[in-house]
Amino acid sequence: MTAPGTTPTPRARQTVGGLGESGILRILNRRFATVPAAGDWPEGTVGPGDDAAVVSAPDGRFVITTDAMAQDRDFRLDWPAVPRGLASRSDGRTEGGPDGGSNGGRFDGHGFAGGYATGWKAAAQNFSDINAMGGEPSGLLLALTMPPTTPVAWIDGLAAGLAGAVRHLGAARCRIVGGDLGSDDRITVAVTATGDLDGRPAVRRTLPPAARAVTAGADLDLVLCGRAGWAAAGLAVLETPRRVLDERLRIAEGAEQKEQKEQAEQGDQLDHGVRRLAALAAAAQLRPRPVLGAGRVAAEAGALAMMDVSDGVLKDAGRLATANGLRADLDPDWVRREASVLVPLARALDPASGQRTAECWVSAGGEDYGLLAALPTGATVPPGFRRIGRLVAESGAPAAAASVGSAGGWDHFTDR
Ligand SMILES: Nc1ncnc2c1ncn2[C@@H]1O[C@H](COP(=O)(O)OP(=O)(O)O)[C@@H](O)[C@H]1O
Ligand SMILES: Cc1ncc(C[n+]2csc(CCOP(=O)(O)OP(=O)(O)O)c2C)c(N)n1
Ligand SMILES: [Mg+2]
Repeated sequence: MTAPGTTPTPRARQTVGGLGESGILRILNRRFATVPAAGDWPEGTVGPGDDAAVVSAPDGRFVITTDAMAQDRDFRLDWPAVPRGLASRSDGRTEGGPDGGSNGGRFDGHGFAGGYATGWKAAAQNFSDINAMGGEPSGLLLALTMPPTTPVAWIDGLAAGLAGAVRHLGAARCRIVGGDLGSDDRITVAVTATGDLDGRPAVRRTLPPAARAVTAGADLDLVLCGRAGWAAAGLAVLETPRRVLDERLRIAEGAEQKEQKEQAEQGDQLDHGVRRLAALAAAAQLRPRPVLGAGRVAAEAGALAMMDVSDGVLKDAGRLATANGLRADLDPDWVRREASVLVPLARALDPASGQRTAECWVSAGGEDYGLLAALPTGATVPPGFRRIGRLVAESGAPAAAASVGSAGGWDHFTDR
């Protein structure tokens, strides 16, 4: 409220401290009302606004998962590569286009950061875990702590990003059912999501006992849905100081134009300019796109075990293997092929070891939220998946593939 005779704070400079909890909730709920399932609360269920929500569990069980994101650990308010000012511009209008806010590949900072990206990612990574069990998202809760100095535009963007991910990732049955607000020195965004299995068994990390009896420790095919390495490449782009990034991209573009001229003379075409690659990679980090529905497709195609890739393909494939007493061998050709499109960007950022950097992004980079599944050897690969390696008996000779990239992958407590 503005006292008589004082000038109201311009919207761009308003902070949540001036709004109070009810004002903040009004802003959040306005955005959450844009989720398609929001208007549809079946008889006997209760939506946001009461002490707790009441939801239905159509088949008597539901999937539930949670993920917390902390400021400067999982996201930034101002990424170095995004010009100051634009990073906190997060009204959702510029960022929430039907394609998830891509600006057509131009890397000028517009529409890439701010609250929208954080909201989108918080929803996407939870949906990915639901997907990895073979489920479909049904509900979402948001627990948000932040300093009173947080711009109102940032939380409006956050809420728009959550709602945007629900809409654009195709979580058509998902309602935002409530949450909690708290104050702290830095922002933490904790999202909990629920999902439905529609009567199907969940696909777990471990093979079901019946499948174990049949496969009896035999090798399995390892398949992946979605890309690998792009979010890690995007993190490298976003974490590079703006001026350094511009300079490196400019140098790489100079070399590219020379090459293009030569190739044009030979009638060849270059498909990706390095600046466009940088923009696509940044978008992959800020707007990850788990393929919702792929988990169900894999389940119905007979996937024996499944998990999503949050911490890196090598690390997560290793977890899938270990859970079944097996070892993961990635196909080195797959890593090379997957890395090849990222090599020009890796070379621009790190001229000395572009190839190796790109292969590290692919094998050890997290946050692309692809789906890994184990299938009986030679089984038909489900639509949207491709074979990227094998799960083999621990005692087998290690393939060259096991040494691809760093054995690393993300760890919240050692990667700092
Ligand atoms: N603080 C915690 N308390 C209890 N269980 C936890 C906690 N943190 C993680 N877990 C469990 O450990 C497993 C792995 O966690 P995490 O790596 O965060 O999973 P994901 O990568 O699928 O999000 C999950 O089953 C998760 O529920
Ligand atoms: C500022 C910043 N630093 C580092 C990272 C990289 N990073 C943060 S979390 C993560 C891995 C995924 O972790 P999490 O979301 O906790 O997935 P979980 O394993 O819990 O599903 C990575 C690679 C980032 N996104 N932002
Ligand atoms: Mg997971």
